[in-house]
Amino acid sequence: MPDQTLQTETLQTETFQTDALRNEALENEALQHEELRVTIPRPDRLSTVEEARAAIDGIDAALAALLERRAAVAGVVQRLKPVGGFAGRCPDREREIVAAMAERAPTLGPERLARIMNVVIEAGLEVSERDRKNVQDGSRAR
Ligand SMILES: C=C(O[C@@H]1C=C(C(=O)O)C=C[C@H]1O)C(=O)O
Repeated sequence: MPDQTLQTETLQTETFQTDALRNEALENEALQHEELRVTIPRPDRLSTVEEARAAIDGIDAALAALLERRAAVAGVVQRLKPVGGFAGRCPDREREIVAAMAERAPTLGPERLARIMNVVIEAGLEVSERDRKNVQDGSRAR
């Protein structure tokens, strides 16, 4: 039955096309994102100061990488917003961030998280203002 053969071939081609598109999408995704894998020790499995300190060192290494990336991403927002830097500070957005984080970190709670995130956000704004000034000074010197 030639018709059925044709149909089958067509279907197969479509499947290959879909796979190719899916692979392309995955490759694009991989180019756009990086992955950070963190092994988080369970506190109840730690029984010595050395072990607990080693666990803290591992967590801090991940935190540092995340803070560094967060500052860079927040810097992108500063460049894209009509008013960036400290002048464009957005308390509503900051409250949303803290509320979302408080759901994941209930032991710390919203009040402590607000203090932590205030420092994190201000550090990011400082870095982006410094970078903006450096770019401006560079283009003025040319
Ligand atoms: C990044 C932004 O700019 C500022 C920095 C924020 C941050 O570091 O998360 C949040 C709100 C703004 O005060 C933003 O408006 O989203």
